[in-house]
Amino acid sequence: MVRLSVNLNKVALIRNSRGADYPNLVQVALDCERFGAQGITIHPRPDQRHARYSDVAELRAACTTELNIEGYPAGEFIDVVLASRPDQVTLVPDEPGQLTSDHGWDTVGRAGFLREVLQPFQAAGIRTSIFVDPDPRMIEGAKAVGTDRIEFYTGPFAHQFKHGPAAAVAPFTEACQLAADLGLGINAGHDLNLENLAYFAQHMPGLQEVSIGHALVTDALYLGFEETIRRYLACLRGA
Ligand SMILES: CC(=O)[C@@H](O)[C@H](O)COP(=O)(O)O
Ligand SMILES: NCC(=O)COP(=O)(O)O
Repeated sequence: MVRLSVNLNKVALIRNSRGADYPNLVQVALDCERFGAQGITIHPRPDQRHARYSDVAELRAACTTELNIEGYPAGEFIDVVLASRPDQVTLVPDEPGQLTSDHGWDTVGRAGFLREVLQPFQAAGIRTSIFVDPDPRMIEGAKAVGTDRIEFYTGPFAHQFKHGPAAAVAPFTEACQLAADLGLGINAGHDLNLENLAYFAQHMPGLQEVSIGHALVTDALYLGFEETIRRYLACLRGA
């Protein structure tokens, strides 16, 4: 079964736009769990324009499914994750001020850094995942630095899907097979949506979790969270 983790960054963005606590992120997370989401994700960035560092502890205290915190491993991010002990931390190579995530780690060039930053998370009992492109060298590099899982950056798949699903998914299927052979756990996310999700999941043997935010929250504006989550779960059923 592929688990659905709902990324609440865009809910936090709406909250922050009025400088108040409405919509309340914890309440939305609890409702998503009630509607069947198997995890909650946030990705606080240094400017905290959507998820904030303070959201991590509040979600940790309230959520009963898997909490996944994504972000660049520096300063406050590391401190907050270690203090709150989410179930999983996903390290993403974002620059400060980046609009959104748009590439995976260079797991070979940054091997020393990754080895060093993964260690305290693993020592604290937090499962680690690192964001990667479907490049065999980068996946072998991910294995070498000792991460528990990888998360495939699926932006290029989502973009290419409209022009030809088979060609779009092929490099991911191959990379997924390699990751499974190496014994890595496998997550995926970025720009997955109701049109491309079922196809992606069906072509990713061993996929364990998808984290989805932008499209899911947009769909919820029309359908509500309950119906939206029901539809995303239906895409994953049988994959
Ligand atoms: C790593 C990743 O792909 C997500 O965490 C994504 O960056 C969240 O997107 P936004 O913050 O742009 O909603
Ligand atoms: N890790 C990917 C994620 O959490 C959500 O990405 P998106 O669906 O907002 O593009």
